[in-house]
Amino acid sequence: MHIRGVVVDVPESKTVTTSYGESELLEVTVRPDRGAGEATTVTLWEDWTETAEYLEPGMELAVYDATEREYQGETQYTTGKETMVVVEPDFLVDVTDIRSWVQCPRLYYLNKLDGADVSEPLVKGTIVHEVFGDLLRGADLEAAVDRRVEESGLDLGLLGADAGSMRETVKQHASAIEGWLQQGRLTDADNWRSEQLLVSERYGLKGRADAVRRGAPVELKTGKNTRRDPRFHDKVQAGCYALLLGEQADEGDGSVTHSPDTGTLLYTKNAAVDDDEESGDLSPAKEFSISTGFLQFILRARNHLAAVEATGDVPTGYEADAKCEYCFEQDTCMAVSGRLDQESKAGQVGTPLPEDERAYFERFYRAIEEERRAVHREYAKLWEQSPNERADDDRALVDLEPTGRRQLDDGRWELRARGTGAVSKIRTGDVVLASDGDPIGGGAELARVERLGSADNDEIVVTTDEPVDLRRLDVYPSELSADRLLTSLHDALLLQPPEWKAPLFERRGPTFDRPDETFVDNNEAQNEAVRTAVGAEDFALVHGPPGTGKTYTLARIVAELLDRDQRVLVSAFTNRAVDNALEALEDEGITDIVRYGTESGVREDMQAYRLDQSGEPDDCAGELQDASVVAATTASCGSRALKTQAFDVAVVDEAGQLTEPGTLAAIARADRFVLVGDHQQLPPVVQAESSETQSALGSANGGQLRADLQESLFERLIETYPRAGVLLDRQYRMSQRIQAFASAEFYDGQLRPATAEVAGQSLADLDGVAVDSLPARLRDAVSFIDPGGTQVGNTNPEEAETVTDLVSTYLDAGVDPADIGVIAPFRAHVAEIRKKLTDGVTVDTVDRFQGSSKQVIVVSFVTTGALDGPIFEDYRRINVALTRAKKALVLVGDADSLSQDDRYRRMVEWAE
Ligand SMILES: Nc1ncnc2c1ncn2[C@@H]1O[C@H](COP(=O)(O)OP(=O)(O)OP(=O)(O)O)[C@@H](O)[C@H]1O
Repeated sequence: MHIRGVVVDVPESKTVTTSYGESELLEVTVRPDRGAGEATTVTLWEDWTETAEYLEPGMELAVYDATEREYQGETQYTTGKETMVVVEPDFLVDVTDIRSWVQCPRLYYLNKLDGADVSEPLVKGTIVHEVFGDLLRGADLEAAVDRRVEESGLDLGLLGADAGSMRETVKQHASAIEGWLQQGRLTDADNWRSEQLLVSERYGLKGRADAVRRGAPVELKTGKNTRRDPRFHDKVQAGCYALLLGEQADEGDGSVTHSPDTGTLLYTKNAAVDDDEESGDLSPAKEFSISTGFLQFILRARNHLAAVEATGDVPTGYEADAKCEYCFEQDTCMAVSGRLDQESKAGQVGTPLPEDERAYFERFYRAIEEERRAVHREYAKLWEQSPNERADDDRALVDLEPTGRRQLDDGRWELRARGTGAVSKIRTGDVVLASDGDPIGGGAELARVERLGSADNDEIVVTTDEPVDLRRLDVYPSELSADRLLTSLHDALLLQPPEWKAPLFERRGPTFDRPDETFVDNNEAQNEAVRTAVGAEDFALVHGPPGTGKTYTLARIVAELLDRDQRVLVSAFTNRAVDNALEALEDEGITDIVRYGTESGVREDMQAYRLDQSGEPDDCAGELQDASVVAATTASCGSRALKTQAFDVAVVDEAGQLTEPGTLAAIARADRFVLVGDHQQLPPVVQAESSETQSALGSANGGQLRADLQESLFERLIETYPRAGVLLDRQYRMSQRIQAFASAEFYDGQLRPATAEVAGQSLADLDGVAVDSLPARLRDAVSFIDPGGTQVGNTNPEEAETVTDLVSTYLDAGVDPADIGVIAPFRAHVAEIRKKLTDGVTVDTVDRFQGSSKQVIVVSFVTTGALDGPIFEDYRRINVALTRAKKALVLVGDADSLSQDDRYRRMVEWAE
């Protein structure tokens, strides 16, 4: 019997005398159905009473395989021998986190804060793991080692390590693996598979097992262990995978008995130990048996961790029996607790940060953790939503039909399937979950999207480690971004000197020493922006409304900084924005650039600048270290490699779209910074939803946490220090008529066309366009059309029809398809319009249109009735939608609905 509910009451545990002697018990009251059901009692016995130390009302509790009994008319539950108790099952704890938690809860916390630096053991460990996977897939040892060491060129170079000796070391480790594999164990019956991604709905766990043999976990460790038994925390890790594998093997009775009862640890360094010098058990493989009691112990550790995360408490180290004197993180631990004034078993050193900085740290720490919870909720949707609901939510491509597969030279697999033409959030280059239709219970693999179906070729191609029947692709919720944000917060607050932080914490204003030079001679505001940026001793802010030459100004700034021998980091939230900035740098004649990013992330014409991370270590590292301009997304700025780099100035584009910690990722790498952006356009994307969907405990200030992330650092600084900002007030994009509304509503009437040509442009200026052939209402630069349709779900068929007719009218008049763009609020509506249109016309949501422009833009509002679509959530979306057109803008929507809101009423009046 299983029960799950919200905890209402947690009394003290008590001791009772039973026929077996004295026992401890804890009677917890829970309400099933997420708190809506009748209160009932769950009695936890013996070791499970430990739960009382961290369980709090409001948390969720799930109890599997409990005994059910009737007591005075009430159904009660008690734990039995095989019962598993889970606290906060929706919080998906990572297996490696449980491993460090068991070593020391504070180690877990510190790992979260400062991420992993490039270090020899880490790089070696990664390579050996990759080679292990290769060997399991049947690769040749020498070839696999050579290839994997080559691929780690950059990391090795940054360490100053030599490829030859790394190859030798890895070969020793790999021979241990191969030797073990060859001991007659690699038979078909072994049923091996490498790297398996496992997610548990039942236990709130996730992780990637190094390998699975006959359904049991095999973990690889690159250290040595000359004892007969595996290390305790290594067993814990393998035990976690046993729990996960048990759930996968289970056909639905929810019992822990399906978990494998053995695990194997492979200590590959044992093979390199000289047996003349060391005694003990030098065999690399150590098997151990996994009892139900051990799995229950693991789950209690997991529960403790999840509970601490739910309350937002910081671990002290006292939660487990950590021994600080042997810990290699002791110094870091004491320094962090000293600076943040945290309780720590190891003690504190140093002076605490000023109170406001500590408060800031805590506020954003919590906000980032709330983002992590939002990622966990995305995972939960993998099992809570049906395939069609996932597809409707744009989070999955379903009903794919497998068309073929082949093994690639490196042992990985290429899988192909025919798509249905549906659209989703999935893009080429993304890492997704490929499955046979059931990403949790069925066969699933992490896959990389190589090609997505298009109008003329609907074949989808992905690559994976192991083959799977390709019937469904799901967006893979990744915690990487939350991890990177925490690291940025740590790096900026704990590693930067007080002077650097002073203006950020409003202890003093930023200072400037503006050069008395002219940098741009035809645009006063741009010139002022370059002077301010070049003369900034702390930071400068360039506020650029649509089309005002933000990117051009950014490039001028970088050029002048380079002239002053400054090393510059160029960054932005998206790869697209980074590549746009690079294009502008090229126009300024700057080519000494290193673009840091993945092959699929970087635009085709910028590949030449891309840093090849594989190759001779010194060459790879030298290329990065010698570059005077390094360009990367803000997420990559927190990567291991870029964390080793220091810059004079960080220049960040589209800074209005970055959360505060997201901006810190780039600026923490530099002495000074320049933010370029527009806080009247799209705000940062925050995943955490409004308070009602947040965890019971986090919800009290959930809305505030979301608001903290939604205000960009750019916006906060420009409001605090208006004089550090320069408004670019002349725009080079829109005709006078088109820009009027945005200027009045969003820029205080300050926006002006840069030249008379810009102001007076019209469709007649385009070659081959016969304006006379357009109907009268489309001859004006701005028009409004009410098609009189009705919204059905997330689309409006009549409106879609009107939009396609409009596009045809422009095409018939001679407008090039590439010059036309259609903006719609919902992906379903976008898909509906795309189906009807010829290729070449861009149809997309507002968010994807930010930063681009077209000669003709049609905006379709879809809504009839209440104004509750995403486009109406924030006026800034409308600002973006209305400022993409250069020569003609057509608004299509229901005038009555739009007029419910004053601002949209003014918009309709302006357009009509
Ligand atoms: N000082 C200038 N003199 C001449 N042309 C300019 C100047 N500044 C910008 N431009 C031109 O104006 C156009 C818009 O510039 P840019 O792409 O830099 O704008 P943006 O503000 O980055 O646009 P968005 O709002 O889309 O981000 C470009 O074609 C650019 O070459």
